[in-house]
Amino acid sequence: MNDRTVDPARSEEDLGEGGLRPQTLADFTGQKSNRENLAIFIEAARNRGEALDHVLLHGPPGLGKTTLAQIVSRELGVGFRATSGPVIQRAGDLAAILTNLQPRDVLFIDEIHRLQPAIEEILYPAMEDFQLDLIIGEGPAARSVRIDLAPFTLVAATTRAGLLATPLRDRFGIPLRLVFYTPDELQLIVARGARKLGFALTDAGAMEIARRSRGTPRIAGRLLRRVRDFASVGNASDEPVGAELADAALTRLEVDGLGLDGMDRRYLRRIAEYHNGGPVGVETLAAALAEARDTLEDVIEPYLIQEGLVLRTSRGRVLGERGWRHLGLTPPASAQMAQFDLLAEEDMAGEGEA
Ligand SMILES: Nc1ncnc2c1ncn2[C@@H]1O[C@H](COP(=O)(O)OP(=O)(O)OP(=O)(O)O)[C@@H](O)[C@H]1O
Ligand SMILES: [Mg+2]
Repeated sequence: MNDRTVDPARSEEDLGEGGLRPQTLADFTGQKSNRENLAIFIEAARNRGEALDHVLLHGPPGLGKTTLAQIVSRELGVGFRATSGPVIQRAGDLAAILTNLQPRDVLFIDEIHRLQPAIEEILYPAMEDFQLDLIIGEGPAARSVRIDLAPFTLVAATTRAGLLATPLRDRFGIPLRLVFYTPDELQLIVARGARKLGFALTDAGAMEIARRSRGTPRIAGRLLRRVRDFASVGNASDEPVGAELADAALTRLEVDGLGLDGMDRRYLRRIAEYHNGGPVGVETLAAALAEARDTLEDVIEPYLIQEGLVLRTSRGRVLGERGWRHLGLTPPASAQMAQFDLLAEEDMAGEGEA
């Protein structure tokens, strides 16, 4: 799975990506309304000398959640402490972190949806009243003690806001949903990355990479590094790398015109060829493709859905008109009818999920 060049999830290959991370809000491209709102809330908190409200960043992998969390602490001029849901095993682990925070510090909890329920409960009073309720001792001798914490800002990130318990979700004053980047935004990110790497790339070359990055800066950074590799080996001239060479490199990496790779195409083809375009349940697809359901839902599907290649309906996944065309197939008439029915149903059911 992790050898996919267009996998938006972080892999070892991305160890170098830190260098490309924007450091300030002004440097951060895209996510315009999120950025503007954050700038206002940060300034207001600074002016009042208070901790910023808790922030929940949610959205698919690689869109800049960790990056934004770091930027928030830098813009606030406060300390940054980072941990993640699965790392916090015992109540004491979280208590130790919380009691060590300085006033107005940012505590970043990545993958907050993977926090254990018992630990989540400790977080509630900490977030709401900056208080920690701890049980000391066991059995009849157990007593609870209350510890005051410094007012802090919890910045939490998740790819699955839907998995958060409502009481937890409700405690974030600033929920921000990150969205896929437009090709123009990604072009700026790629061009900026190329400059940082000292790699001569034309605007058209940057656009070629941008268009094939699945709306995801992490993938854009990765494709940029791969194109640079190809260029440094295959390009003897000193000319800046343009669209043609970028295209050749990406095609060799089996990243197609929409940024889809073999895994994405296998997913689409499965629905077309085995299920006549769907609907088909996500579990069935996961089993057939030998992928975890979570991987399909978090990593593979969001972009395919956003591009209209796949539709998520209450009865399962359906190949969209664009999906058929992308595979070079004509949707059978029956599939088209089914799609209309399902779309009508979707309209009524709202965000139904199979
Ligand atoms: N707006 C942006 N401008 C430029 N680069 C960006 C932007 N957003 C993200 N990046 C780059 O993309 C890469 C991934 O970003 P980041 O680690 O913040 O994603 P994430 O949302 O936390 O992903 P995950 O869900 O896997 O933790 C980093 O190299 C970062 O520098
Ligand atoms: Mg992250």
